[in-house]
Amino acid sequence: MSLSPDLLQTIFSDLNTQQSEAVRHMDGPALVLAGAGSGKTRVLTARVMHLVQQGIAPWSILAVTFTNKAANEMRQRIRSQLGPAANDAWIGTFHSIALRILRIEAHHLGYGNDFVIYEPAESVKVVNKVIRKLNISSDTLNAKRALGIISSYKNSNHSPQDILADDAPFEREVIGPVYQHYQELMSSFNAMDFDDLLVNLKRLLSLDAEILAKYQQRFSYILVDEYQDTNLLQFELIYALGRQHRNVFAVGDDDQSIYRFRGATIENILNFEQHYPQAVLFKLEQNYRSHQTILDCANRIISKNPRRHGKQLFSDLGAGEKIAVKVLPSAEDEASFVVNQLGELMAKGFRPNEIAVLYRTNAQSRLFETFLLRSNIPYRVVGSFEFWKRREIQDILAYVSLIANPRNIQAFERIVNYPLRGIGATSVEKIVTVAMDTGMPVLEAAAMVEPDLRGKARKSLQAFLELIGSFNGGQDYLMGDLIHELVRKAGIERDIRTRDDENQAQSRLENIGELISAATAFDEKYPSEQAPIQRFLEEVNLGLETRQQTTDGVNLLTIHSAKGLEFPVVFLTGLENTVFPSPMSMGNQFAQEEERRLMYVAITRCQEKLYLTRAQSRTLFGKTAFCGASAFLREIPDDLTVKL
Ligand SMILES: Nc1ncnc2c1ncn2[C@@H]1O[C@H](COP(=O)(O)OP(=O)(O)OP(=O)(O)O)[C@@H](O)[C@H]1O
Ligand SMILES: [Mg+2]
Repeated sequence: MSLSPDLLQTIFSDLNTQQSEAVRHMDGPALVLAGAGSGKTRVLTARVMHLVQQGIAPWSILAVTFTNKAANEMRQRIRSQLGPAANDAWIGTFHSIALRILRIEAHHLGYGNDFVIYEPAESVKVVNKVIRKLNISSDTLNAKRALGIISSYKNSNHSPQDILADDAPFEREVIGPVYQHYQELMSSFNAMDFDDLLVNLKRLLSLDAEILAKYQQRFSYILVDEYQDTNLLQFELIYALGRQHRNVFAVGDDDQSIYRFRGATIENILNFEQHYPQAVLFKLEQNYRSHQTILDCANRIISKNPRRHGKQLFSDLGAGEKIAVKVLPSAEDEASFVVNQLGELMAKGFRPNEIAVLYRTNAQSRLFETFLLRSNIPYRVVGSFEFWKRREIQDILAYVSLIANPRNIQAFERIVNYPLRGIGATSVEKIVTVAMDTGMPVLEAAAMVEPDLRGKARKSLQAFLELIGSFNGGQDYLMGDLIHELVRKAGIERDIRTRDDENQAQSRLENIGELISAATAFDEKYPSEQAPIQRFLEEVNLGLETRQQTTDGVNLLTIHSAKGLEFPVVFLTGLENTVFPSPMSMGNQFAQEEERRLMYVAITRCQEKLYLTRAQSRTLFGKTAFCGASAFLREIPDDLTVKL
């Protein structure tokens, strides 16, 4: 391989001494434990280049990142220095690496190497089959919940056999058999779910000593970014693969562990030196991202967590500007304020994608989207759909559209069997055909077809038509009330609570709550509207249509999605006692510590200009409540901030 003679110089020219030492480290386990913005990801990338420069074959280097986006960026950087050789290095997420290996080896586990990967929706169908086969009543266990439980078992490395031998009767007699049959059925379909990729890789490595040896030999150097957010299974994979060469190089920050709810365990980083005896520990203390004032603020927040490795960050970038704090009367005012400020910053020359608006819950994006649309400022929602395009919102809007317009076939098709009520595709097709052929409204066509249906489908269709009819076209309803009642009567809330895993359900319900708040705000805005339901739908559609497609836009994102990223300007919003720290963390010390780490992650995304905002009242689920300042906001010393 011909490498540029300047490569060494290029690699080290912009690294400090501590960073260079970490990059130069060759053999033996090592941990880079350092705070946000200290160059951990940069060190990891530089080390891959350095290894290649030292003559290590790229195909024997395994670098694991947290997101595909991070993997692409890393590959890009390495390619810019090493050329196409970069393509041979194994750079990717745990899942993408596992997939790549299993495509070669899955036949050793009884799969075809051309196995398919099932989306959660497909897996649910398989679990449903199992539940029926085992004669388990839906009151005892439904498929989504079962799948959630199975997933957490997989990620904590528990096999079906473990659960079949569990002490607790529910686990032993219900979950265990479902888990076991599910795995058997999936395997007979030559299918894996997302978790199976990791589980099967682990199985492969523990079942077959030859294969284990092959990959242990192959991966002479293993590097892992964001090590603090690995779970038990991921830890064991790295441990198994790194066993022979023992060249495991992990970088992370115990203060940024924020995925505990997904099974990540901070113990992995805290116990690194026990897992890998003789590990060399590198600390990076200089932060290159943020001005000192921002760091002081971050240090102050995180210092209150017990059980830390403990580190102080300093920056050479100077004190920089003070942190701007703004208190607004309402959440609408907050969004309007942020968007105004954005406009001013852009007028001063900041590009939209240099700016991020962060919030604790996904539902908070709605107001920002509304005001950004109005101001014609391009934006993108990172790591999620735009508010109005989220599934639960689209489902409810389909109901509202059908209530308003009995001819809306598209809406009918979307929700006639949502939540699942046993109206099959054939029945729906029949109804739609009648509606199309005769030109009658689809709801009338449904009423006409109904007597032809049998059993459950007929009863369900009747109930569905009654439900839609009970809203009387939406007349005499305030929109907030209509949606509130609809969510309850249609069983949407119950469906979400029982089908989605706890965190996802929470987020969906928050989005629905936000929709109710939007509807309530609409009612207040148009108190004497004749046909509110039409007007409401028009406004919503307007929002959807005028949306500009853009790649350079202001970034809207939850704090979780912001991990590892940086922006010159950050607005950290919704700093209220009802929002952040999450009220759900109340009374749970571990959850509260995690909220604090989230706050630390949020602050440390910022390079130059940090704005902290809060509203004194916010409408949650259609009810306007007054809220006090977030405890985190109150902890920030006055001398770091300026009130706007
Ligand atoms: N020695 C250096 N000289 C100049 N800039 C640097 C240096 N080291 C890192 N940087 C820059 O500092 C910023 C933060 O680096 P990086 O993202 O690697 O930090 P990190 O420790 O991975 O942060 P996080 O904990 O948030 O993931 C980046 O813009 C990076 O390019
Ligand atoms: Mg990083």
